[in-house]
Amino acid sequence: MFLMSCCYFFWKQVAGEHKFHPDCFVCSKCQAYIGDGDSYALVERSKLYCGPCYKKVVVLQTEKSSPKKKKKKQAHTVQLINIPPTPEGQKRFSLSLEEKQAKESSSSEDVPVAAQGKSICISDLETTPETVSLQVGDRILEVNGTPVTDHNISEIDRILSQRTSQLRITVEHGPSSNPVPDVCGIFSSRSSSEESNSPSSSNEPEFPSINNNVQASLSDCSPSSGERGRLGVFNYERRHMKLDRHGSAPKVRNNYPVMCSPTSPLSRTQSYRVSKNQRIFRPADLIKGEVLGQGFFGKAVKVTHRYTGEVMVIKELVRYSDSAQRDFLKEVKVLRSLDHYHVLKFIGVLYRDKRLNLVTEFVGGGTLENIISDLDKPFPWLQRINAARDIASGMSYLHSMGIIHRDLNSNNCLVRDDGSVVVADFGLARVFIDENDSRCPNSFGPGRDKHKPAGRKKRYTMVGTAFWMAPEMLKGKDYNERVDVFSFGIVMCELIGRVSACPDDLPRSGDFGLDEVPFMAQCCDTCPKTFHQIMLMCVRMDSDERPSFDELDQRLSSFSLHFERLSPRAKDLESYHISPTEDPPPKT
Ligand SMILES: Nc1ncnc2c1ncn2[C@@H]1O[C@H](COP(=O)(O)OP(=O)(O)OP(=O)(O)O)[C@@H](O)[C@H]1O
Repeated sequence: MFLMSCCYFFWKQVAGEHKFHPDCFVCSKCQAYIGDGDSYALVERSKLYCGPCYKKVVVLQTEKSSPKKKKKKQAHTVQLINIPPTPEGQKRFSLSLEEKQAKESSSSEDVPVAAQGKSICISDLETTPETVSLQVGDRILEVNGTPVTDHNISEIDRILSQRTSQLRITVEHGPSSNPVPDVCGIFSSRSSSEESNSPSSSNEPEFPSINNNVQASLSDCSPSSGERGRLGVFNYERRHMKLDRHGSAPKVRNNYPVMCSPTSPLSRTQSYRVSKNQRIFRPADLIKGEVLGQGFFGKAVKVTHRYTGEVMVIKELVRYSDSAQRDFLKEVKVLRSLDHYHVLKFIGVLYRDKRLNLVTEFVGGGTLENIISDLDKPFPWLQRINAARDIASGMSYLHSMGIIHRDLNSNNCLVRDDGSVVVADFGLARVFIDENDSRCPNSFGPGRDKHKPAGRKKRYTMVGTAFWMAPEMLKGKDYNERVDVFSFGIVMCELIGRVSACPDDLPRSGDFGLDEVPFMAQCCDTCPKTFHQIMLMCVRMDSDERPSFDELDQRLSSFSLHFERLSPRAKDLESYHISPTEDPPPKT
């Protein structure tokens, strides 16, 4: 009873035999989410319309284009039709059993239709405004959300005769024997505009002005122009990209509807498996709590499940634009496929006012940036090393899944109450699988070889938060997943120096790298040597020389163990603010 009242459903929307992720159950015309019980039509197994758009786009257009010849060739359509009750409770159509395939089978009115290899079809129809979408010959798939296959024709006839309440019937018109194609957005092909390797064929001019600004600032601020020049790069960007001190607003977002590579080897069944834990919540299930924070496009709100008491977070869009909507959907799609302790856990989705909201785990300890900047609270080295290790572990998993985060920063790393850190915010993430790249095997998932070299660099869009962006991305060059390693290096700098990533606090070079000498002098006096050496590897200008996250995870894990076991001396030194010039000596 308790469980029943929790009232959530598992992950999918079904149109006939076609299964969709709930967030893909969107009208291709008006982009509205089609909720449970809303009328819809799936035309030729690929184009999904809400009821009103189907009428406008398909029915009226067909009538306009061929008013005389009523129907030439019937398009395959699966349609959910809501038929209002009739005052007199009259039935407007009658049913018959028809062979599904041309084969002999015994027929009995009392045997379920599936057992007979037959389907229930409309054999006679009185056309009224309510039944205008029905045709003689339509196969009935569901009545009031229940598949007809397990019932016999007289049961279905009885339900359809009860016309004093609204009827919801799902019907199929047109040929039924075609194979079921992949209809869900996550598997559909997409424009390859973002992936071109050749600059000339690239469709990049998404942010020409920003790219130009960066180029201009580069020429203004040669490395030799010293301190003024170094800050000039970022001041320039701050003016033009509206950077704030915390780098929270200056997101650069692309406009491409990207998620899966067209070559993605995911099969529908795989996707169902990874998605089966997606829950769909109703607004009434969740009690809203405090607003945890608001980014440029989205707002995160703490919620409690009315019946289970689970505390979760809903993320909703506050600014609507096509690209924000696409980024948001992408975040849902990316998160849904992930499962790792150091990656924000996706729980499900919530529909409200035809809009999709993301439901995730609640991470109680705030952002890593909050902890770094709260100088009143101690932040022991072991905790900082473990924070870096956790991020490297989550990022190693993401890269093994073929995902570049592209917006890794200390605001997007959340800290649990037990001090562990999770990587969040996948609105700008993208998939970098490439089947033509021999170093990048055509497998998408945990089986991928984590030890392989970096993926081939490609001309992607410049996105992310500027202070953490890799130099190659800021310069508009081709890049690969190692841009995330540079961002991680900047997060390590923040951890080491307990400084913000703003160039006023974190010395940067004119070519968007780290200005190592002043940074080491200002910020590294008590830092364990191994820790800052790892950081230096991450911020190398040449992305090929940066380590992979897998390597970073291993190094940081063993360094954390080493530090924990052998560091009483280091801990003592730290409490007296004396620099442990070397890492703790190995135990003998
Ligand atoms: N799952 C969560 N648990 C706890 N706090 C969260 C969670 N998700 C987000 N927050 C808090 O809400 C704030 C806003 O998050 P949100 O993801 O909406 O925006 P953002 O990442 O800051 O910016 P943008 O939407 O522009 O990427 C975060 O900085 C964080 O403090």
